[in-house]
Amino acid sequence: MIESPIIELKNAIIRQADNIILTDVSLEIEKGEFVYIIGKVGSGKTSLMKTLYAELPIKEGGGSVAGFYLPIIKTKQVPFLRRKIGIVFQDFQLLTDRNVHDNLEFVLKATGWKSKKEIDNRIEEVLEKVKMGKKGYKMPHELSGGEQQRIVIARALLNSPDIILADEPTGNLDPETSDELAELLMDISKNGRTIVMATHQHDLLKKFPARTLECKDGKVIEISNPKTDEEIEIELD
Ligand SMILES: Nc1ncnc2c1ncn2[C@@H]1O[C@H](COP(=O)(O)OP(=O)(O)OP(=O)(O)O)[C@@H](O)[C@H]1O
Repeated sequence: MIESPIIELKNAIIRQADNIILTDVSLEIEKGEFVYIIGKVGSGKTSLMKTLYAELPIKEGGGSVAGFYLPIIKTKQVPFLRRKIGIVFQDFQLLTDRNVHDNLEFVLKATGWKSKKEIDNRIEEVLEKVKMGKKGYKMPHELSGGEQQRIVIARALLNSPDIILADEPTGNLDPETSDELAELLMDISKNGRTIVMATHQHDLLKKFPARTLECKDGKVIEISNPKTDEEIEIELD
């Protein structure tokens, strides 16, 4: 059976308010792929990601994500699309007034989980997956930045999404912690999840090569697995 791409945009125009940010965006991402999105500040990386989870509408062109056709998606369908997507964005941080376990429980209850035992089991599973199995009782401020991001990734995994969208997940972290997180996301993609990760940290592309798309001059262009600093710099010029 031929599976269609889990993410597909066709000649889409992406706008913020009335401003055109990206035009003629055509891309296909298959199930289980790991894809970087790079580009200068303000080039449209976040706008592209927001389009994929229907935060920004597609009014011109086509596009579908996890079987939802974006140009005609109805407001009431959006939560169903979002259940297929785990979001790791800097403006979706942990709730500071409760511990890690309760942060995760909050999301599960909000998405319809009822059984205390199933909730606790699922929380344990996702914490194990991000190697934070023993940190459920910690308050967010008791964790390092890297540990907090692991919890944010655990939270994104709770409802077993097909896709994870990660916008600058390593933004404020030291290089070693950034590497660990990028590796964790790559591992997660090996289990069949699709990961789209926007990053400024071009050293990650070299250490963990993967398909790379660049937002540049109002377009999204494909860069083929750049591996050396020179290749990355040349392609970014
Ligand atoms: N809510 C908004 N209303 C109007 N314009 C916006 C809005 N959000 C972003 N923009 C503009 O859209 C353009 C692209 O922004 P976007 O955040 O997608 O870029 P980016 O590549 O993610 O940048 P960064 O690397 O800084 O995160 C910028 O020019 C920005 O000023």
